[in-house]
Amino acid sequence: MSSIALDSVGLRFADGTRGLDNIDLTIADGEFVALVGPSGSGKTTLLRTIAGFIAPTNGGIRIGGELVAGDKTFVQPEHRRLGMVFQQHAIWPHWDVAGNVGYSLKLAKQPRAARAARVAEVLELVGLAGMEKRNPATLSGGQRQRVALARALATAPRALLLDEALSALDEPLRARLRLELRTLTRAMGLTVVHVTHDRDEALALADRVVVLDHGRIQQAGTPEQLVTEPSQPFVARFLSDATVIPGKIVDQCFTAAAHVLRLSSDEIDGNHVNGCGSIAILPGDIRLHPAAGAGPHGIVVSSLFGREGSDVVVCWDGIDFRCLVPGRRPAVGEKFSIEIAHALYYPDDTTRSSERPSAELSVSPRAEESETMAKEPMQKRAR
Ligand SMILES: Nc1ncnc2c1ncn2[C@@H]1O[C@H](COP(=O)(O)OP(=O)(O)OP(=O)(O)O)[C@@H](O)[C@H]1O
Repeated sequence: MSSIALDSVGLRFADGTRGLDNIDLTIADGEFVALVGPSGSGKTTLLRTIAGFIAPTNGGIRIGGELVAGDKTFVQPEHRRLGMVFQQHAIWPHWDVAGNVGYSLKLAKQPRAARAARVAEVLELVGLAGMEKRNPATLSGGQRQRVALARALATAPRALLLDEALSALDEPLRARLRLELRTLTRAMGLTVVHVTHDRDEALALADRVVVLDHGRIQQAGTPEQLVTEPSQPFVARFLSDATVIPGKIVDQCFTAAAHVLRLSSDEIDGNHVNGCGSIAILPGDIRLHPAAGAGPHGIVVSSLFGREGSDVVVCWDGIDFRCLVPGRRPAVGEKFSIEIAHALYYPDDTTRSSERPSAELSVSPRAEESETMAKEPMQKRAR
């Protein structure tokens, strides 16, 4: 087992595309880290760079203290002693399960008896005891993925790299394998880097989640930190479906740009210096109240059932507010006034211009169909 340390790692592809930008990340021995981010954010590139399939153009990578990339050093993937599992069950169909799992042991010239013992041991670990002679074609998707995991574990890797390893599986099998994977890696004290597009999976499994965008780390922290203290609007929106609204602070109050929303300093966290910035409102911090009379209100444009509460989108004055609503599920078309219980404020220096949302970005396609909203300024609640 080993730590993985990336020091100012950068990567530019041959066509000039920047794949990774100044990545500083230390993954502790035995830590389970999930890499998340939008499509094209650099998750797979980062994993493949750690694995050694891609050489960084800047910076250095150490695994267990050993320099594997940088400073004119490059250790080939097969010599990094890492296990990898991909989304596709990369199982050789013409070999039985034992042949698949024991392949790298054979390459390492281990004697037949030692190989058989190790194969039996890892098959037991992944819940496939006694399946050595099975033809992969007769296995279920979940069993094939367990074979891939057993193969990755067979050589006692220093760390396990998972690239969407569970994504091809259907629920509830996926949820079960997710739990088993976590239990197994914890029991083995394995260092794990897990790339996933599934935010909930990342938050549920990882000791630490790293959010990437444009090849850069936007935030790294425990699941709790990322959800309750997102460092920037992008993270709040990406991980927690926060509604992000640009505006400015004047005299401690937030005034939304191109929207009637006003919030007082009691309702916003963050640095309240006068100037431009954005607020991020988490779905659980919005309360819906039945609209009274002709005052400002929004209209429900989507309402999905959820275990923790309904996932409701209310279009108010051209902006879609994503809300978590406990109790009765609101109906599409219902009118509500919106109360913002709490919002996070980010001055523009924490909101890079490329990430700064425009009000237009949040406009619901159905907004034009909804009734014209009254546009009176509000303090806390619009009625
Ligand atoms: N060989 C390559 N040459 C040029 N650009 C590349 C190459 N491989 C990846 N990229 C680009 O690098 C960026 C990061 O890609 P990467 O596959 O790491 O993203 P990702 O976060 O894993 O995305 P997804 O979730 O869609 O798999 C993308 O813009 C991609 O187009």
